Amino acid sequence: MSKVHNLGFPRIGAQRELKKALEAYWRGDSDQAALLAVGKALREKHWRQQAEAGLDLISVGDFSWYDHVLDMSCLLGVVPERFEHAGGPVSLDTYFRMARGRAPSGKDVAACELTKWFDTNYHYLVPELAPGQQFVVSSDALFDQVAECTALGLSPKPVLVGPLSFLWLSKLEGGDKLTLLDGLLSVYGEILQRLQSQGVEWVQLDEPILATDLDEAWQNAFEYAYNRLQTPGINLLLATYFGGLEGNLATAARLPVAGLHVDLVRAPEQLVRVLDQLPPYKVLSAGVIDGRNVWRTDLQACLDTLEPVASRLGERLWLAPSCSLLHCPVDLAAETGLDPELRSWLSFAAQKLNELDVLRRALDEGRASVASALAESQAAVEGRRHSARCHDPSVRARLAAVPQDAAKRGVAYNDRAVRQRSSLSLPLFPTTTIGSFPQTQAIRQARADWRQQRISDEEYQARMRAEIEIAIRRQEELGLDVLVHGEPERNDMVEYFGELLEGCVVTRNGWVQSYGSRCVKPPIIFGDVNRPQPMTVQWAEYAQSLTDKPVKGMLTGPVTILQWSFVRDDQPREETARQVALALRDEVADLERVGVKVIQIDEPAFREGLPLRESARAHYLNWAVESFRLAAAGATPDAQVHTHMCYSEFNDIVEHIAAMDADVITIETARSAMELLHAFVDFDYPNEIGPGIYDIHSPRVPSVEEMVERLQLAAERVAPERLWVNPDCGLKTRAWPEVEASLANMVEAARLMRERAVSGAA
Ligand SMILES: Nc1nc2c(c(=O)[nH]1)N[C@@H](CNc1ccc(C(=O)N[C@@H](CCC(=O)N[C@@H](CCC(=O)N[C@@H](CCC(=O)O)C(=O)O)C(=O)O)C(=O)O)cc1)CN2
Ligand code: MET
Ligand SMILES: [Zn+2]
Repeated sequence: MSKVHNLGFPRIGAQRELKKALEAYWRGDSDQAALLAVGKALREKHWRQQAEAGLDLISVGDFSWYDHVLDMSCLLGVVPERFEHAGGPVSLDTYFRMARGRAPSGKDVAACELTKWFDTNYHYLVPELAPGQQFVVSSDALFDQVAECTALGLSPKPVLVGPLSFLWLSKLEGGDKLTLLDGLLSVYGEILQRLQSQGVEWVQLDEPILATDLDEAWQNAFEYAYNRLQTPGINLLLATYFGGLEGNLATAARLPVAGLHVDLVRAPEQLVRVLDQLPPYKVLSAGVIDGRNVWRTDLQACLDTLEPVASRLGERLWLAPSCSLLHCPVDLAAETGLDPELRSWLSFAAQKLNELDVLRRALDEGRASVASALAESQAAVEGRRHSARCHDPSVRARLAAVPQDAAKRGVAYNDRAVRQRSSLSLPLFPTTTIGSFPQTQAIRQARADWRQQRISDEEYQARMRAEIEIAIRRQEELGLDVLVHGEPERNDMVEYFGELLEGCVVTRNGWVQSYGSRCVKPPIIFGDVNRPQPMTVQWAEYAQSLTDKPVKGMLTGPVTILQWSFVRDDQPREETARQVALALRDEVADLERVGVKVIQIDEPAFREGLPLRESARAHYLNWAVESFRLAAAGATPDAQVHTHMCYSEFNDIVEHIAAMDADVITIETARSAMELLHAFVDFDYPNEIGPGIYDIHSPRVPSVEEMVERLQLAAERVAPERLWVNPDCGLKTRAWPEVEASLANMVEAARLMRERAVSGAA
């Protein structure tokens, strides 16, 4: 009897119950009691659902009000001073102020920094450590939830971010984070003891950094830490995921823990070496069900791998998904609108638990005991492999025939810049925005009504056009130089394209948490990608018809579409990226044809796609740059191509960003006080650049003075002729009053800069 378990379950709820409850609480439309009740009900529902699916151990601690790393910070007492936490348990509103800068009670304050969780579209709040940081248990949430789970008659397995990954993900101004390890371990020790006294037997410590390149100091720290963490009565399960252990394998294998979880989806080849090095007392948790994708598992192939392992390890073999199911939609049962064939190929979080159960039964009782489930899995896998809908010979033929120079603009940047400057007649320090304007309730309602067929196509079109006209008029009044149509027609910058491209399908309810209460519905790219008709042209053309100012066409780039979708696993990702790129290339050509002279191709997920391992990076960067260029390079020299990136550390990839050869890049910089710009300056970034000077993640209206100050800083480092003035990112999550006030200040800041430039020259 091997055990099955789960590394974590989606917390948002099948109907996004948590999102709705959180937003109602933040708005002041409900109280804490109501919010707490929703959380409790969701936890119970998810625990029972997992127990019913046959899981032996139930993860506790995977639920979170906002983010599980923030939960860890509160558990460990890592609350920066500005939140004025007086000691004792961190209150819910302090927690929300750390997350969002604002809560129903307590004063507004700058939120903690939000950043990408490894190579996912999930964002965590960066723990802020102070020099000499003290750690002290400051939350009862985990212990309360363990008690809650036990009271239901279930066996809780608490899940925590491990001490080394916690430290690694934190930031500490000046100083070596590892010097804080001792203090941190004392508190982890206390937590483990408390859990032990609650009757807990297994605790999962997540150490995803073991799937990255670690230097000797960090490897040694693992040895030291896990020796210190030994707690009588507690079995530690060390969980690694998002990749193979590679150079960290020896370290991980010999740590004094009772079990090791490895990702056999991302790194199946590591199994042999892991088995070789696993000490005879240790449990191996085999992560065989893909926690990062939605395809139904090839259970027979899985069993081919697992059967020999099971006969070798017996009860020491456990089965699990590769990583937490946080990154998967909750339940396929809700997808009643999907084509049945396609649907048979898929498996969401709830279905993945069933797959685990089938595998366990096959191992325990033989394949014959689950013959029909195995046959179904086989049929789905075979069906997808051979389905005509996944293979479009014309797409393949076109890609094969793409000429060598298709990914290169005909004219070099310096010459393009001269031509564009004259054809667009832009001032010094041109102002623009990143694309989206507020997605108001009216816009969302119109879209919901249209989907439910409560309003006609014509009515929906008319309403979106009205929104575009409002956006254009407001931008003209504000005096912006390059306008946007505002993206009212887009539910999301990726899902929108997923709906229009062939080879992709979107779900009705396949929500995945991106950060806090914000969710996305990643499209599913199942086959060869093709653009049956223009996707954005009518909106851009309409917007341009309303004004003499240039309107910037708005596309999402190939890397971002790939990164924020569930991607077919039967061909290399880069091949799919190239197909998407060709579809976008046609869109660029069509936009130019209707008179759009500025085209932005967003690549906010360019950095996110960078492999966790150094050894895989060059290959990725090569095809990622190439596919962007394939999308963009069909533009004539007079057309100005922009790109936009946000939420990223650019330092290590500026050279490759430059190789994308966009005429203009706009980047997020406001939250990090223009730090990011340094990467571009140090590298001597050759083309135009718009460092975001207005932090769109906060409702605060930035003053003219602070924006001038930021521009001044930028102008000292980048030639003024190459500088643009813009916010950090799109404005879809903001409200119009603050947007208008902020943009008015931004335009005024640009005007002052021009004035200074003129008087400076005189
Ligand atoms: N895919 C993606 N990833 C990204 C980003 C992004 O923009 N897209 N930005 C960065 C930050 N991440 C973000 C992720 C989501 C949202 C976001 O605003 N999401 C919206 C959902 C957007 C959406 O799909 N909206 C749909 C459906 C909206 C909806 O909930 N409709 C109601 C009905 C209408 C209503 O009453 O509002 C319903 O279905 O119940 C639409 O507009 O059509 C949300 O969670 O609230 C923002 C940033 C990084 N990753
Ligand atoms: C996450 S990047 C967003 C870019 C998009 N054009 C917008 O303005 O919303
Ligand atoms: Zn952005």
